[in-house]
Amino acid sequence: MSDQIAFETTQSFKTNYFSKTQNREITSNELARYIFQSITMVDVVDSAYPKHAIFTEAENIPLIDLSAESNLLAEIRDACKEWGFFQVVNHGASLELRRNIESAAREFFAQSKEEKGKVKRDEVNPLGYYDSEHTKNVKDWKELFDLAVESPIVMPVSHDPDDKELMEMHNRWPEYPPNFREACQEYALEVKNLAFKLLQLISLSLGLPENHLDGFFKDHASLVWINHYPPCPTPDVALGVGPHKDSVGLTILAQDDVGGLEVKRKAGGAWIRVEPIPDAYIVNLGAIVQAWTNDVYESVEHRAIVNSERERFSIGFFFNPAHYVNVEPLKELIDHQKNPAKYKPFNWGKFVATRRRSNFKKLDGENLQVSDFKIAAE
Ligand SMILES: O=C(O)CCC(=O)C(=O)O
Ligand SMILES: [Fe+2]
Repeated sequence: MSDQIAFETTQSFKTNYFSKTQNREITSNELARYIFQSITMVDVVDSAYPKHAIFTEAENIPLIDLSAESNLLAEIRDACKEWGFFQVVNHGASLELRRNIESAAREFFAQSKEEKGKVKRDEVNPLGYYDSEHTKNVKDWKELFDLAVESPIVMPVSHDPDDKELMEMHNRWPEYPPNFREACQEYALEVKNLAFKLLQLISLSLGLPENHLDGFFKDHASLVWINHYPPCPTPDVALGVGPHKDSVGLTILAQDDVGGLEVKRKAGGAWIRVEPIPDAYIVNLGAIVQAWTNDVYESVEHRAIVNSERERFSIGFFFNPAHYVNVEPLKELIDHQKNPAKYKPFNWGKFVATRRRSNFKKLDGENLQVSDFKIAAE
């Protein structure tokens, strides 16, 4: 089979596979068949994709049916332990609101740079349109628009621990398309509910009470990032987003059918492509969960590749606590004798303020990581 035919076959397989389920929930049987067929799929190599793209995997990140009643917590625990990443279906979040933000995003990004530049972020106004994001000092092949789920959010002005000054971050809205603001706000609130549901499942999966972690998110500083990756003429030498770990509690990502997200396999370190599954969400654990669980659940490195043919969109919901939250291993999960804390407490607001500096300045070294708070092993 030629590469192109293989590629098209894969695409039409996925489209056909889920087209009949559009107005109802996917059954467990359909899911099982999908997983089976997607892991046995033929090799697909398409020249529009860079050489570092990974198309065929014997493994995929786990796919979890949130409506399943049996075994759900065990599935979540295994996925968090082994991958730090999973996809969820039958998640209960409105598909209509997802369509609304997806189409508003397409209309927004289709405008001229000049138009989009009217809501450009800068150091004083760190929310809005941005087209020169850096991951670890390397420019990403993408443009984005971000917004606070509950605007304004409060963050430290500087990374300096002695500087107590705070700032408010306010959303800014483009004039076009006219429904952009409403589409973004409604979507953000919908995914916030899913974020709390996932947080509670994660809490239960750790043997903690359902609401144990909710309090950290009382004045949550969550953000929605709408990412647009234009086709890239040189996909071999560019990345949409370079390898990184998210500094959040949880990330809940909607990717379109183009695909490009890759996850670093915990066992072995290979880059694994995350298959686009219509209307699923990709969930990954951030630095905070890693520190809370004392490394039982780790935050995993991931990146987004680009291709020369098709633009790609993704929408990330970053579930963040309030700036004042101090993160440290949860006392219920450590034991001073047998399993002592591996992390010193750190303030989340200062942690992200330090990381944010690299958006505006080229830093000399690596960005701050949660591992910088590790207590040296004796
Ligand atoms: O677009 C993607 O698939 C990933 C984006 C991402 O990792 C991020 O924005 O943190
Ligand atoms: Fe990320």
